Amino acid sequence: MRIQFTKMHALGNDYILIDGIRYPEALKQGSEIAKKWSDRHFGVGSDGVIFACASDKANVMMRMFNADGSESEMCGNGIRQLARFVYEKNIVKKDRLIIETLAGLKEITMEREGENFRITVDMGAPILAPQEIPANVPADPKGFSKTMIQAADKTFEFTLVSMGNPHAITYVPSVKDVDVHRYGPLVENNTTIFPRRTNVEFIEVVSRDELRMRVWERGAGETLACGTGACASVVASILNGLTNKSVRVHLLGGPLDIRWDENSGHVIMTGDAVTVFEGEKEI
Ligand SMILES: N[C@H](CCC[C@H](N)C(=O)O)C(=O)O
Repeated sequence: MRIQFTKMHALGNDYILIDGIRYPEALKQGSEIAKKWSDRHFGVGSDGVIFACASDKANVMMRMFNADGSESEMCGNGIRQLARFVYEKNIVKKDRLIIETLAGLKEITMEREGENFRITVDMGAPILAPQEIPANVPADPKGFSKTMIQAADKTFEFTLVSMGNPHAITYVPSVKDVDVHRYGPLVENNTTIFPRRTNVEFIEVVSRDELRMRVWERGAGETLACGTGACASVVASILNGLTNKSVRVHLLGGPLDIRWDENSGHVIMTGDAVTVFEGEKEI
């Protein structure tokens, strides 16, 4: 069966978008398609695949599969790409919409100027209880948990935050000097502590308003940006007293503006989404 897809990215965190309503057969094979099509040599090349699906609770539902075929509860850069995709494909021709995810309903607002989409996502409240992250560490009376993890020759202190998907955040003097590809997978796959594995963020504090971040993503490896990771890292930085409530996060692929709203307790993320090309492929 031949199906159409759209290749997109947000700060270089790139996904293949598929209309799962038009192609239910593709959705059924979501994990396999993600593994095959994400391959940058034998496939289309991406960090994963995102499907627009029908929802009885929202305008549309997002299902997201990492390059290794694992499904994630949430994807910050991906939900911005989905919002643009459903607009451009006339699936949901709205600048304000609600998208259902496995991490709950997310409110999206889009500002369009020609080819440029500036998209704001209410990412909801961070999850800090270890058993909900999930992480096998004791709950801490201060309200959030940290843990020491040895990875090869180093021991890192991680702050644990979920945005619907798990994140382990550690602070380093300089992100450019971190061997992300050595230490990232060792922490990602420490299933003793993280029964569903975890995303791993390495953070350099530039000022109380700016962070630099590199990320080893669960199921995808080092990516150029991670929206949920940027949100989780800002939450961790505020909880650790390192930044103010609004922070610009500098990722390899560009900046994301993140705010932890004091009134709602929700994390608000603003960034772009870019359509790269349209394609067709057999499944
Ligand atoms: N690899 C992540 C999903 C994608 C998250 C990231 N690309 C984002 O923009 O939030 C996970 O398995 O939790």
